[in-house]
Amino acid sequence: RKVGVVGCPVHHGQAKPGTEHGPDALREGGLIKKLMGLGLDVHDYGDVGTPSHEDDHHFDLPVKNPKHVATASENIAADVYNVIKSGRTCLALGGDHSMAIGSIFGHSLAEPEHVVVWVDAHADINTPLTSSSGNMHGMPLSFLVKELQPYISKLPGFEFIKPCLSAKNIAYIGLRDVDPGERYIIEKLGIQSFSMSEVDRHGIKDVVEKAMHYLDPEGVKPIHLSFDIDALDPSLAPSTGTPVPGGLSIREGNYICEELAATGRLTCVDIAEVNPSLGNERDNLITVNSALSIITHCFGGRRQGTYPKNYQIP
Ligand SMILES: N[C@@H](CC/C=C/[B-](O)(O)O)C(=O)O
Ligand SMILES: [Mn+2]
Ligand SMILES: [Mn+2]
Ligand SMILES: [Mn+2]
Repeated sequence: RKVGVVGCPVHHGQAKPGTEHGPDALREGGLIKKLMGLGLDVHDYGDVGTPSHEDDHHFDLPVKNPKHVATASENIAADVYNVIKSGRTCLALGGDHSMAIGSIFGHSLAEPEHVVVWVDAHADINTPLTSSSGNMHGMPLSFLVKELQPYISKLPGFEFIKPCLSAKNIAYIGLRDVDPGERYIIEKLGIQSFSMSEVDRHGIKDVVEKAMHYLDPEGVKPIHLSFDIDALDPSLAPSTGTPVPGGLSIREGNYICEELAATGRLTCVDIAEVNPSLGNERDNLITVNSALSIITHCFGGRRQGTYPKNYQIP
């Protein structure tokens, strides 16, 4: 198995500086060694370019830093596309969740049929006009979903994006802080969503089974997992910008990843919203270790244990 790591050090999708240090925090936490320890062929492509813009004002919309987000997204899309085209599974390291605009678009250029499992406390599907914050990390899906395009204001710099998802290609797991406009959109578009209520009601096994049966009943489609670290309970991921109590346990997080990895069709993984500037030393260690656990279980790590190919008892 071949993995291509792409750093997406973006922070302009939200207001708390520090997510640009997310990729390096994960690397310094031992990411590459851990992946190689799973017997993977790992190539780290480094970080995408995140050009700054002096004149990045709100235009006539309450959207913050659209130029920063657009140029970073275009660069992310190009790198993710290249990694997947080279036959590697892409691991995109955030960076705030606006990174998913580029990672999902780039993935769809390489694999138009892919589905999206969005694991997050938040729905991240506000349009520029339903958003009350103007933060683009709360909007990525709205730029990608075909059914929402009549409601998306044309923003300069985003011309490169062709909406590439239908509502039926998306399933949420972990929602517990959804804005009114987002809830309306989820119901109107019929997006499959398993909030923490469904996780509590059915258990994580049924939720993953239902999500995958809904997205891909034949079990043939490439999978994009967009994992916002704030999907986990804040006790497991304190260093993140929008923590919400009552989140997934690390067991539930690991289970989702083990099950998606077991399909053999996991083609792109985002890990978003790690912000080492928000926590103390201990918080950051806890958060990075949770993120590394999520990642390793996406790439073959299993709690039951693993052993190298052609292992022999010495
Ligand atoms: N729905 C809120 C919160 C957005 C949260 C984004 B996150 O999931 O990427 O952390 C907003 O639109 O500002
Ligand atoms: Mn900046
Ligand atoms: Mn998110
Ligand atoms: Mn979130």
